[in-house]
Amino acid sequence: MLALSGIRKTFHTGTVNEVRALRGVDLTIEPGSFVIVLGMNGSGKSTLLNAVAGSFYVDEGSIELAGHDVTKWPEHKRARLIGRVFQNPFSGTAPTMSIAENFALACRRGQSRGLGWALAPNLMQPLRERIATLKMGLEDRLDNAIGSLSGGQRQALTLLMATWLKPELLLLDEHTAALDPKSADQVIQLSDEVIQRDKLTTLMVTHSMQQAVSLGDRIIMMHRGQVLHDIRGAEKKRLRPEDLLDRFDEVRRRELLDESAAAILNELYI
Ligand SMILES: Nc1ncnc2c1ncn2[C@@H]1O[C@H](COP(=O)(O)OP(=O)(O)OP(=O)(O)O)[C@@H](O)[C@H]1O
Repeated sequence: MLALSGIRKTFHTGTVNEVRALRGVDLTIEPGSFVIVLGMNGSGKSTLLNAVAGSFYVDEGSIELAGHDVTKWPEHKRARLIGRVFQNPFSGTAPTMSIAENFALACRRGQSRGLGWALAPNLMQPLRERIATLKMGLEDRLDNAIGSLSGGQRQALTLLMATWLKPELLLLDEHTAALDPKSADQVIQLSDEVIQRDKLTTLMVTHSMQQAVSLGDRIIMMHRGQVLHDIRGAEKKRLRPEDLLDRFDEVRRRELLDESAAAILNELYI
C-alpha cells in the first residue's frame, strides 16, 4: 500500500520564482490498484510521482510504502521498492550497454554495483522468453546496444525492466507521450497486461482521456498541487471521455475566476 499524508513541496521558496507544487496531498492507494493521474499542465502530477520516488524530500508530510516509512529514504533506497518509466525513452536505460546488460542492472536495482554487468546465466532464457512475448524480434538481439533501438522498442524494454522484480509500486510518467501512435498503443497494451498479470500497484500519469477511461480502476485529478477529484468503483467504470472533459472545463472556469479575482484585487490595491 502507498499512503501519502499531508505532502507539501515548494520550489524556490521565498523567491519571486516560488512555486507551491504540492499543497497538502492525502492519498491512500490499495495494493494492486491501478491509478490514473490526470490534470492540466503544471498541476503537480510529475511532482507527485517524483516526491514518491524520492527525487527530492518533501517539505512536510509523510510517505509510507509497503509498510515502510520512506519519507527520509534516499531515492536509491526507494528504488528497491519502486519501478519507474519516464516520458523520454532515453531515460532509465544505459544506451551504450546491451539489452542483456541493462537487464542485469535492472535485476540489481537498489543494490551495490560491485557485481559486474553480466546477467546471471540462469536468467538468460527467461529473459529471452519474456522479450519474445513483445513480438518485436528483440530476443535475438540481446547483445545489441539499447541505444540502437527505436523509441517504442526502448520503452517496451524499459517497462519490462521496471517490472522484472515485481516492484511494490510502478510509476509511469507519460511513458508513451513521446512515441508514435502505433508504438504508444503497443506500450500501453503491454503496460496493462503486465500490471494486470502481476497485480502491480500503479500510478500512471497521462493526458489521454481515452486511456484514463479505458485503463485502471481509479482516476485522481490534480489541480494546483492538490487532488481535486478522486473517481473510482462504479463511477470510474461508467465514466466516458466527455465526462472527464466536463471536469477539465470546470477546472478551467475555476482558473479564470481565480485570475479575474486576482486582477480585481490588483486594481483595488494599486
Ligand atoms: N525541480 C523543479 N524546480 C522548480 N519548479 C518545479 C520543479 N519541478 C516542478 N516544478 C514546478 O512545479 C509545478 C508543477 O509541475 P509538474 O511538473 O509537477 O506539473 P505536471 O502536472 O506534471 O505538468 P505537465 O502536465 O506539464 O507535465 C510547475 O509550476 C513546475 O514548473
